[in-house]
Amino acid sequence: MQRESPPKKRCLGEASDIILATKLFFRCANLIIPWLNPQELAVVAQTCKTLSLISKSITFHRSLDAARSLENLSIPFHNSIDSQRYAYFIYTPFQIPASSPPPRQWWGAAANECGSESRPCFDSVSECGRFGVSLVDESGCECERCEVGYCKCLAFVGMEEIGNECGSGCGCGSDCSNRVTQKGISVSLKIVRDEKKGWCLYADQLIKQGQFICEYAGELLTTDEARRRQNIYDKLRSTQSFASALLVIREHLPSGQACLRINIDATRIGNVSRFINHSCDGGNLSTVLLRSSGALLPRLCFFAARDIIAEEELSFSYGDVRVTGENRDNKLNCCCGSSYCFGTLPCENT
Ligand SMILES: C[S@@+](CC[C@H](N)C(=O)[O-])C[C@H]1O[C@@H](n2cnc3c(N)ncnc32)[C@H](O)[C@@H]1O
Repeated sequence: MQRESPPKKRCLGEASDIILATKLFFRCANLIIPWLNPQELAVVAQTCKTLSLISKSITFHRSLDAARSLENLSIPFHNSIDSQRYAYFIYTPFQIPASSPPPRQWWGAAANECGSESRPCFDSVSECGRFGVSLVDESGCECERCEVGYCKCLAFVGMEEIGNECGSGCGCGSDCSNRVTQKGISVSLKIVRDEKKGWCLYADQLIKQGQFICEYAGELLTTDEARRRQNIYDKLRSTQSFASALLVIREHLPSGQACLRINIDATRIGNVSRFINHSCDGGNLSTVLLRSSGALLPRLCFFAARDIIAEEELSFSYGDVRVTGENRDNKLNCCCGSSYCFGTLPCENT
């Protein structure tokens, strides 16, 4: 009888084991590290040289696209004044319901394609940002061809100042020309750091008057929650440099009475419109409230108010109310640079 030779003992130090272990280490690191926020990333980077290198690479990739491949074009950060490479927030291309605590989002590794092996695609904001709000109503049209910016079937009595787009309630398809703002950002933009204003959104190409730029996407809040968050943001701002992006939109009836109030907070979850700064002369953007059929709430959309050249900062007016009396400590200096500059930023009286 032939004796079987005992299996050869494998030594852990063998080159193939080391290669395998290294590959596994990199794979795990690449799966986990893109989910970390900057503070966590900084802690991980201090643990060893390899993780420090991976963290640097993540930081580099984050600075290349604030939109995490969720828009048609990359929107990079540019900073030539200090060491901050990017601003951290969760990206959503659309309005979403308030989220507590904010979800995590995969951001910053090279294979950034949604649905790739390292980045599974789930239908939620924490993954691919596809979670839009569409509180459904019954309206819609049966048109097959609609006019750009307005479909005659979608007029709301008493709210004629709100623009209308076709939507899920309509008979026309997604290629309908009356869905200009539903196809994502299609102009080249970049986010540039300024010493006084922080991050600013810039045009990176010529944008023609009337072209759609982006919508103000963020968390939709109740008025109570908006007031609670505004208090927190005011306190944070008094102790550290902190930029909030909570916008309150009031739509008025012809009588002057407010009839609709929408609170959108893009501070923790939002899109690139959270980087649009205020200008006292009204800036170069016009804002339009747009309702698409099938969605109960309108969306605030930005269009070019005139031709905007590449390298021009995008701005709009945050409002007319300025801090007075006992709240003066809370005022923020305005650095818009326009000849009409009021000296302080408008405030939101939530
Ligand atoms: C919606 S954020 C705009 C992006 C912001 N610059 C950032 O770094 O994230 C609003 C904040 O930007 C700053 N900001 C906006 N417009 C400004 C202006 N004209 N002058 C100075 N700071 C401005 C203020 O800190 C304000 O609270």
